[in-house]
Amino acid sequence: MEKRVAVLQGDGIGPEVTAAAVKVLEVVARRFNHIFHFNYGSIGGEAIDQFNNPLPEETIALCESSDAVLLGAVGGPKWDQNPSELRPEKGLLAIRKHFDLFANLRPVKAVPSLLQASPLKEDIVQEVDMMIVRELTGGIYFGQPSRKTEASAVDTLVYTREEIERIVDKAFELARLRKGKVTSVDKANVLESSKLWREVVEEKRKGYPDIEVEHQLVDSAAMKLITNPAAFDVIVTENMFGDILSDEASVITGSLGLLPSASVRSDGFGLYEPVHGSAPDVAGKGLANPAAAILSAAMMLRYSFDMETEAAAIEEAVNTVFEDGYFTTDLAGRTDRAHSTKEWTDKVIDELDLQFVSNSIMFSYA
Ligand SMILES: NC(=O)c1ccc[n+]([C@@H]2O[C@H](COP(=O)([O-])OP(=O)(O)OC[C@H]3O[C@@H](n4cnc5c(N)ncnc54)[C@H](O)[C@@H]3O)[C@@H](O)[C@H]2O)c1
Ligand SMILES: CC(C)[C@H](C(=O)O)[C@@H](O)C(=O)O
Ligand SMILES: [Mg+2]
Repeated sequence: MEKRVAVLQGDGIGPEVTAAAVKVLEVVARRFNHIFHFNYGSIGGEAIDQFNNPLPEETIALCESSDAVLLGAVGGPKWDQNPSELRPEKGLLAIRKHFDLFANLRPVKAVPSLLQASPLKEDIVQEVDMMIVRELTGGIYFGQPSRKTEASAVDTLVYTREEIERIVDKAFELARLRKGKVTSVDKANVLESSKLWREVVEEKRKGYPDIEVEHQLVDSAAMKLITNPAAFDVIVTENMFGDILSDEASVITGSLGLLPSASVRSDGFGLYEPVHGSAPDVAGKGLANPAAAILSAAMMLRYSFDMETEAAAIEEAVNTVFEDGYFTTDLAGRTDRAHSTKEWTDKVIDELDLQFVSNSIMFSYA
């Protein structure tokens, strides 16, 4: 297959981790006889520096002419004092909104060889396998009015029934392919938007009688995510709760540098981005863990290109590299055992090559 991938590296560790993901995708293309065209565009702080715009028209046009988008991360101290419209994060929000990428899928799965990297006890972590389904184009991130004066500031949390319906449907559909349970997280004891959210979940569940449904208030959900994370299958929640809970959930696996995500709509087009940010504290030092970006690339193959075998090959290679004891600093601690971003990526590539060799041997014996 021939596919066009827009690569938006962004800021901080964005260029380092997307370079790793592109390298891995190039190996997959070679091994599985695909052609991936990588075309680069600007977003975030570097786009502000070049174009005075965190999401230039050229970038939108590039993404529109692509089959999927691979994104690194945006933001950094250099732009923190900018006015709202000239913040790197505005570019990220704008691209999600422009392409109507309403469903952000954030899988959180324990890696057997990394159980010790979690601050939680092994028996709490080992069975964890959940999918956080975060609504991504509505809620308090986008509601109007949103403004600040010296004396006061306002943000608006608004959801339409339709916006809730489509994300809840997405969660139910995903639960059918998984363990068959949906936990809807809200703050229905206080917020009107959450009351509507809960009503919609109650209506929608009638169409999915095979799925177990529970409602959980966000404060206690945050607690249960740590005390009994294995009890969750699919979590569906609004934009800001999903943002916060997914960073919290990364602690279960051992590092934020492990969590990939897919931001998708209904037609297969998607933007694939690690859950983490631009990590200015480690940028440019070869310390970034590229796993989240590489696993986001695997999600791109699965969800946008329908390449399940290729996606699984990447995931298997990543797991094997961990099993073989290769870690980046965030997982290994600042010790001599830690590998740089490039060394670790090269291990994943070696592993993909090995998989291919052993598969060819198997085929030639068959
Ligand atoms: N999707 C995005 O582009 C995105 C997401 C979150 C934050 N941000 C932006 O990133 C900037 C920094 O935000 P922050 O520090 O709160 O969050 P962050 O996710 O960038 O970093 C949090 C901590 O995790 C570490 N970390 C994150 N990813 C890592 C990786 N792959 N390998 C090793 N360590 C990693 C960092 O070093 C840091 O200590 C801000 O400007 C923020 O707005 C962007
Ligand atoms: C950078 C920021 C706008 C973004 C968000 O809040 O959505 C990030 O935290 C994320 O999780 O993708
Ligand atoms: Mg976040």
